[in-house]
Amino acid sequence: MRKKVIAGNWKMNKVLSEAEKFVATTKDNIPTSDKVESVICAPFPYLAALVERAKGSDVKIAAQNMHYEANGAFTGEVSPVMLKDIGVTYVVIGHSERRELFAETDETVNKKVHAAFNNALTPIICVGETLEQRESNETMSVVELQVKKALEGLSDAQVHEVIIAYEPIWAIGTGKTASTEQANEVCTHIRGIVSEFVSSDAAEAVRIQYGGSVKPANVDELLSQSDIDGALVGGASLEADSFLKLVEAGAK
Ligand SMILES: O=C[C@H](O)COP(=O)(O)O
Repeated sequence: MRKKVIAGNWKMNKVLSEAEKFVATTKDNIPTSDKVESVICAPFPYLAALVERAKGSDVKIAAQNMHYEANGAFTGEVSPVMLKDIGVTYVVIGHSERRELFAETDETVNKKVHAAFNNALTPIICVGETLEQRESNETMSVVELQVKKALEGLSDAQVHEVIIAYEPIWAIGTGKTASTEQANEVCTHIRGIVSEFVSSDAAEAVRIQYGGSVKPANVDELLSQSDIDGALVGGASLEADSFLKLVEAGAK
C-alpha cells in the first residue's frame, strides 16, 4: 500500500508571518496517520524558519525549485547542498511554470533529480501536457518522454523513492480539473512507463500525484483512483483549513 502524499505548493505567495502561522496551525492539527505524508512547498526565504517551526511534527518542508550544481557562480540560485543543510527534505522539480516561464527543460530536470538524490532530497517531479497537446492526442507521448528523461540514469532503488506529479497544464489554476478518469488514465500510463523502463517493483513503489485545481470538494474522488497516490495543490493549499482537509482526505 503506497502512502499518500499531499503537497501544498504555495508558489510565490505569503509573507513570513503568514507562512509561520500556517505551519503552526497545521502542525497542531495535522492528523496522525501512517497513510499520508504532508508537505509544504514554500518560497526560499522562509524555508529555514519553517523547518524549525515544523520540528517535532509530521509536516515536511519542500523547496519549489533548486539549481543542480552544489555551488558556484550562479547569481540568484539556490543549491541542493544549501537546502539539505537547513533541513529541507523534498524539492519540486520541473513544475510547468518553471518549464514555461524559466526555460526549464527535460535535461535540467534530470540533472536536478540526480542532484536531489545526491543530497538526500526527495524529488517531486512534475510532468503534464498543454491543452493543445491534449487536443491533438499527444498527452501520453508527451508525458512518456518527460518521465523517461526525468528518470534517466537513476538506480532502481532511487526510482522507488521518486514522487511524480501529473499536472495537466490546462487544469492548473484554472478551476478546470481533469476528470478523475482522465487523471487516473495518465497516472496509470506513467506507472506503466516506470514498469517498462525501470522495473515492475519500482512501478509498484513510485508515488504518483495528480495536480490541477484540486480542492477539498474533489480530493476524495481523485484519491480513490487506482493510480493516484496524492495531490500537488496550489490555490487550495494557501489556507491552513483547506490544506488540513486535503491531508485528512489522504489519511482516510
Ligand atoms: O503545484 C500546484 C499546481 O500547479 C496546481 O495548482 P492549482 O491547485 O492552483 O491548480
